[in-house]
Amino acid sequence: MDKQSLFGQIQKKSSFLCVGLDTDLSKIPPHLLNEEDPIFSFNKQIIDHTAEFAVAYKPNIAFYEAMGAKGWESLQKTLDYIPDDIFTIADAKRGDIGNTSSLYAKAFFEKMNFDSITVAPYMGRDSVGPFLEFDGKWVILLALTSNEGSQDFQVLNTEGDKPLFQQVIEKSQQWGHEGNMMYVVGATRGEKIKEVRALAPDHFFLVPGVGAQGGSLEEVAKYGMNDSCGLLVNSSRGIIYASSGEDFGQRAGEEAAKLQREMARLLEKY
Ligand SMILES: O=c1ccn([C@@H]2O[C@H](COP(=O)(O)O)[C@@H](O)[C@H]2O)c(=O)[nH]1
Repeated sequence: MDKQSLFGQIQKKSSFLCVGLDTDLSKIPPHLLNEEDPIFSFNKQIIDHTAEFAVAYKPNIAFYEAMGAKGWESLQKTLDYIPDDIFTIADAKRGDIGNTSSLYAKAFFEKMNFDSITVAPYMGRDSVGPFLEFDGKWVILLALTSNEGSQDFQVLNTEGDKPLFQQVIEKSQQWGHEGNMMYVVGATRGEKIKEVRALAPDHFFLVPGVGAQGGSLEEVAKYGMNDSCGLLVNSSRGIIYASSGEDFGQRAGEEAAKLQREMARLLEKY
């Protein structure tokens, strides 16, 4: 999906919501455990109830890998079930020496057909480059993450007194562009989003950290929105585990609708 089509979906749905499919067998409603593929049954209902409010889905690959071969099967079924006009993100946080990165890219882009993948920038240009060789696919590079540990390295000053996240954003713009690269910026970083936006005015940001991690959607929009919206805001647990009862799909839909209404207001405001 290209940038214009993504923005088109955002306008059509008045939403920049990404629903995180962090599907954990120990958290899904017990009545699903008797089904043949409980993970897929759960995801299917979540997608059925949230698709009208979402412009992206982000399965976190760890939750599927942890289930072995069966988990990969559930993941593929989930991906195939997501409507074609909704952007898909493999939250895999990959990156390795070039020939290995090429195979990660092949796995997620060719075999599985995700639109995008999250990539860790730590190993540099030749670890990111192979993901950028796939037409129509996106790299979502970790820049300033939502977790506490983001303070350990990402904000430390490097050459020219620039924090590491700034180096990542500046340097990576020599490798990719606003049509094939996004950045992960945590919602928990508040005003920092303004700094990141100044470094990448036209890029999309994937913003995790609202909902369970307590980030402010209003601040994200205030500091991060650009002319093409420029934001995909993710919520995983806050939506998919809104209920552990038989009404989980419906409750997830209600939480997604609540966020979408707020996003529609923010799209008007900023
Ligand atoms: O900086 C980051 C990068 C990725 N994540 C991922 O996003 C979701 C957040 O889940 P919630 O339940 O909405 O907190 C999860 O998959 C993380 O691995 C992030 O949180 N922060």
